[in-house]
Amino acid sequence: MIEINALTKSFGDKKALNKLSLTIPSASIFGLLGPNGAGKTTLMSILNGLLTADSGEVFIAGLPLTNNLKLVREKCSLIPQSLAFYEQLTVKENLLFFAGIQQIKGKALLQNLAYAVATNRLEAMMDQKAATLSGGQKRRLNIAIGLLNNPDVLFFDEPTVGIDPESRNQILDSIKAYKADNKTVVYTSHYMPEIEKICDQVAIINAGQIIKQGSLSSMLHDQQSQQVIIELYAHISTCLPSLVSQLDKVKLIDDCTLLLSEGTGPLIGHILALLEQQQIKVKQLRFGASSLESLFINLTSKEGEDV
Ligand SMILES: Nc1ncnc2c1ncn2[C@@H]1O[C@H](COP(=O)(O)OP(=O)(O)OP(=O)(O)O)[C@@H](O)[C@H]1O
Repeated sequence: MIEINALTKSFGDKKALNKLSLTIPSASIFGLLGPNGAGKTTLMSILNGLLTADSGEVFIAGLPLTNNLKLVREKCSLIPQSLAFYEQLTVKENLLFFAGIQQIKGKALLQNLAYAVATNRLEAMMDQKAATLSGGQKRRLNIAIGLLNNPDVLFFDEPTVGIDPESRNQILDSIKAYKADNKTVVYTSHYMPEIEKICDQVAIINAGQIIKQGSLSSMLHDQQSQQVIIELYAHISTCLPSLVSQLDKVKLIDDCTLLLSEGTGPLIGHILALLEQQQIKVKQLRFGASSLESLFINLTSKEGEDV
C-alpha cells in the first residue's frame, strides 16, 4: 500500500502539489487522472525519489520514503513516456546493460529477464537493433527495462500514447498480468476508455489536490442521477454560440455533446426549447455520467473554461 499524507511541492511561486493526500491499495491498478499541469508528474517523481517534497509524508509498504530511498527504489519502477534505451544496441543488449547498471545478477537476472521479456512479448526480437523496432515494440522494450528489478510497484506515465492498437492491447494485457502477479500499478493516461478498461480505482487530481477518489463504478454511480448528456446532430460552436456563453452548469464534452451538471431540472427544458428554436435535432439524451470522461470534464473544468 502507498500512503501519501499532505504532500506539498512548490516550484517558485507555483504550488504543484497542495497538501495532497491519497491511499493506493496494493495489488491494484490505480488510475491517476488530471488535466495538464495538475501535478501528476510531480507526484510520480516524488514517489520515485526523483524529487523531494517540501512537506508531507509518503509511506510505501509501510516504509517512510525519506529514510528508505534506496530500498523504495528497489521496490518501485517508473516507466517514463519517453523512450530511455540505446537505439544502436539490440533488445537483448539493452536489457543486459540496464540490468548490469542496477547490479542485477545470477538467478535474479535470469528470472527477471525472462519475466520482462515474456510479459512484453519480446522473444522474437531479442537480436534486433532497438532502432529497427516499431513504435509499439519500442514502448514494450521501455516497459521491459522497468521490470528488470522485479518491482512491487510500477508507475506508468501514459504508456500507450501514439502506438498501434495491437501494441496498445498487448501493453494493457501485460498490465493486467502484473496485477495478477500481486504488483501494484499506478497508471496515468489521458485516454479515458483505457482507464475504464483496466483500472480498479481512480483518483482525479486538479491543481495539486485530489478532488475525487474511489472505485470506478462508485464514482460513476455517484453522478448517475445528477447529470444529463445531450448529443446533437450539429456542431454547437457554429450553430449555438450564444447558448454556450449564456448558461451555467453546462459543459462541452465535444462539439456535438453537452453535459448538464447537478441541479439541471429546469435547465433541460430551457436548452431543449433553444435547440428547437434553432431547429437543431437531438441525437440522444442520456441521464447519468455514462463515462469517466464526462465525470472528469465536469470535475476539472475551471471557472472561465465552463461553457
Ligand atoms: N521543474 C519545474 N519548474 C517549474 N514549474 C514546474 C516544474 N515542474 C512542474 N512545474 C509546474 O508544476 C505544475 C504541475 O506540473 P506537472 O508536470 O506535475 O503536471 P502534470 O499533471 O504532470 O501535467 P501534464 O499532464 O501536462 O504532464 C505545473 O504548473 C507545472 O508548470
